[in-house]
Amino acid sequence: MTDNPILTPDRQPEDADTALRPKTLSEFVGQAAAKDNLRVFIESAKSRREAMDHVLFFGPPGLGKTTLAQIVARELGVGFRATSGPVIAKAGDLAALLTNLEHGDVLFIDEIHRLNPVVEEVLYPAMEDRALDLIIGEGPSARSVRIDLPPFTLIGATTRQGLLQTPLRDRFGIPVRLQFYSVPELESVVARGAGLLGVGIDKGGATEIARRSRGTPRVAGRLMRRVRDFAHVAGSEIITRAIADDALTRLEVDSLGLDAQDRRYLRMIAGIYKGGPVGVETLAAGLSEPRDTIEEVIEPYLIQLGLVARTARGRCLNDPGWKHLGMAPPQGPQGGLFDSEGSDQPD
Ligand SMILES: Nc1ncnc2c1ncn2[C@@H]1O[C@H](COP(=O)(O)OP(=O)(O)OP(=O)(O)O)[C@@H](O)[C@H]1O
Ligand SMILES: [Mg+2]
Repeated sequence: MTDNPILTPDRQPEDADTALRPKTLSEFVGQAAAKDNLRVFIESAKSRREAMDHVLFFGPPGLGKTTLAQIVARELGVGFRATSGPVIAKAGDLAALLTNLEHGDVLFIDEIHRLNPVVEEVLYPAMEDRALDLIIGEGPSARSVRIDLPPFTLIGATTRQGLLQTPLRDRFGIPVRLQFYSVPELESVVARGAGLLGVGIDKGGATEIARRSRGTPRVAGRLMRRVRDFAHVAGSEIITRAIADDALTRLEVDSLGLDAQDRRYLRMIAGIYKGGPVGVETLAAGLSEPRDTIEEVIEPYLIQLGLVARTARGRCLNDPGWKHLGMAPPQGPQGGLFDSEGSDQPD
């Protein structure tokens, strides 16, 4: 649960994900290193007429994992089958998916960290030897048969790389970490999305939306559509900086793209724990949020901005975090922890 659903990086029912989804690698904005590598692997697989090695996309929600998986299949010129970890309940479900693949196809498993362990066991030989080991029958008459599978590419996606079992992680030849997007990259995402939806926007408008999109294209697309509604009601043909700023302020999206929940998190570390360190479980209890939400949704962007640090002893508020709250770090040994030399201490 986020206080402000407009900022959640998780997919919402009204998101126009499919309409805005880039279809080729060249349309896909940002992630330069990942794209360069993928291009090489795609070209090489195509010229050898072999299936590409298995790929794992990992990183926070809304950065383009599903989009990239579709693009890889399209650029390889092969079929795309999509499923997700929690949907594959039994080993037989996975066997059915695998035996229906055609030569070179991409099988996309979203939320792969949520695969049932029994299903995962079946996946290992499938990934490694392109074979399926099935037990037929029960008791003394049970026997194991091995079925050969066509060459295929498994693409896994996860927001929680740390929850993947090592044997599974090791079987992906191409692990790709997706990064938060820069403001100029998000400006391109916003401009492109506006073009697709037939919305007028100027440079200032695109910049303002990009700055407040939490480094996440899905959020950028959503904010763009909400701001468009404000522009429309205000009778403006195009989204300008002033319109974007006014709309986002009214939607309680602050200058860094933080919402009430982020500020509550920062204020708790600042106010109650004097800047930390404080353990994540303590914060979860204090904010009545699941630990997962804190670690996957709230913290990654705050850490990226440098407002908060994850240390071995717990979470600490950095100087920019104090500044964003308009507060001064406390005097004394704790407040001095992350101070750079010579920083002055207003009283
Ligand atoms: N590089 C990009 N350029 C333009 N649009 C993008 C880009 N990456 C993502 N998007 C847009 O952001 C939205 C979310 O992308 P996507 O569904 O691929 O994210 P995801 O990483 O799979 O998220 P989740 O972890 O929630 O499954 C889509 O609408 C897509 O169009
Ligand atoms: Mg996805």
